[in-house]
Amino acid sequence: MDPSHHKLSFTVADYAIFAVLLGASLAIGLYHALSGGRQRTTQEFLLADRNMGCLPVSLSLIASFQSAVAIIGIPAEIYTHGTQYWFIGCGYILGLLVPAHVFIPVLYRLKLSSAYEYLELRFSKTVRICGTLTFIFQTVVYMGLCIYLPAFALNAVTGFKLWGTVLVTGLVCTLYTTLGGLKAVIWTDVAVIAVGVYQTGGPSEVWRKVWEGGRISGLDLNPDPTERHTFWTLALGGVFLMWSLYGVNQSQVQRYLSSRTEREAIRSCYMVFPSLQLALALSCVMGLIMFARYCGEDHSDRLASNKMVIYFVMDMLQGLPGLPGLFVACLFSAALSTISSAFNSLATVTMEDLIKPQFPSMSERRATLLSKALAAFYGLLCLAMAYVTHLMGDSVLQVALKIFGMVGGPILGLFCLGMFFPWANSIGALAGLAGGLSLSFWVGIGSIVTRTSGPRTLVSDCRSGLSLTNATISSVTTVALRPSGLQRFYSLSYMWYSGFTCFCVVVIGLTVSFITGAFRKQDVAPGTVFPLLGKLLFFLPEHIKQKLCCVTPMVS
Ligand SMILES: CC(C)(CO)[C@@H](O)C(=O)NCCC(=O)O
Ligand code: NA
Repeated sequence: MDPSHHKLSFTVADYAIFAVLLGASLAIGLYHALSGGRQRTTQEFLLADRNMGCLPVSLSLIASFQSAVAIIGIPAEIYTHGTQYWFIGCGYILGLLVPAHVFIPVLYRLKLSSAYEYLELRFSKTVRICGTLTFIFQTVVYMGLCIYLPAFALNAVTGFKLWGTVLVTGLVCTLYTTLGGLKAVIWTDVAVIAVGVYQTGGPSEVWRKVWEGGRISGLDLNPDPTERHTFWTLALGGVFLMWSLYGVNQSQVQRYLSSRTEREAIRSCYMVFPSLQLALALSCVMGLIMFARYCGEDHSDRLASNKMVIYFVMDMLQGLPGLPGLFVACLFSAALSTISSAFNSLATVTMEDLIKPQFPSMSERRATLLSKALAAFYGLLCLAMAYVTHLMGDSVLQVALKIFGMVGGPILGLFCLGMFFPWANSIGALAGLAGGLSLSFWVGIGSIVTRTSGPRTLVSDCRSGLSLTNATISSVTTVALRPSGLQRFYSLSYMWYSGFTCFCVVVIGLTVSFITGAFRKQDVAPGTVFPLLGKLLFFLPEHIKQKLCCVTPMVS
């Protein structure tokens, strides 16, 4: 029998475990919603209760951007293209150090209630509203992907109707408010890896197959920014991606602000590092073992439809009733923790940045009612987005990274412009944001239309793997060898989207600020500028630094 036509199925034990875990999540969510949820979106919750320790904060920081997308997407990426993606782990270093020592001190000391309040303090109300709307757009599109993927997995293994499951996921998510399942993810991953290694014939056999199959990537130092994944795109481009996610994204900033002290907030950011590395390493190893286990078999149809990892897990765990159910429950809980923090931040920014400034005297009861209506509204909006991402049909990891870069990059640029350049003014910020968003949509939509950085499907054949990989690469490079002008612009690696658009926002913002009459130092609200230039130009005499407006005291 052709092994690639195994039937995926749940046993009774799987259904039971899945139901119990989802039920427990739901119960915890309901409990929190009924007992303490009323304060959740109000000013009091964020300002008076700044009382969180660093362990729960760091756990929820990790959970925010680890969803089913990472669990399913990263092993599939390694299986197809080799271990190059692992180098994004190098980007985690600066990607977390700078948020910890630059973004957190500025934002924490200003005693904000949302990240976008910063934009009003530094620039103006209009910049704040534009920043908030951009964030809402990013989050709603990303949520579409997060809701869709676990439902898609459950559909693949149980045959439950896809859109019914998407709907149920969406509904459960609006109730579920705690993170869960991180430990369970790790343990099921370990089980999958152990069975996979055993079935392939031991670690040395796994190594031989992935080596001969060309899946152990060397350090690719090609400086070409249109190469999808190289050391530079991942380790440097990844830094900007991390800044936009861990430095200025509302989900994370909300957690930093809820910390007891600034030190605790910084410590929790540090604690994210080893966990992210562990998650990345586990996913990479899983991708390699998946390759070794299936080399010689053609799974390209499954790969193209994002089903490969689910199939692999089910295949490895089928003799262990209950574990497949646990894995799918993990996918759900990983997604739910992401979705709940996104919904929470959507509700917060809508109340704090859009509604309350317009209606400052709204009663608490009214505000609570309104935030519930908002949750329902966003729930429906995200379901609609689930349909859009379903239509994109790309690798899910790629879709997520593109969204983070295209929309998160300009927001990061706005914060960098305000924090590092005292001369930037409000008109410059608006022009920069508009310019950055236009450029990122231009390159993003251009790349989707011309399909330059789309997935290249490889056949997993361990013997001819190397030559196949080379053949595919050379055929791709002949197509993309001399892309002229715009074509070359469209084929910019999506790993550079964050850095590129952030840079554009800063350049456009500064240019327009200088044309329209830059802010003078005394116009800038105290504590909103990080004295970066002062620190970088430490060798200049004090009075020149003063003249350059580099020294703006931070609030202590
Ligand atoms: C965002 C990073 C790079 C780091 O947190 C990684 O976790 C990732 O690729 N996440 C994909 C998005 C998701 O899991 O929803
Ligand atoms: Na998550």
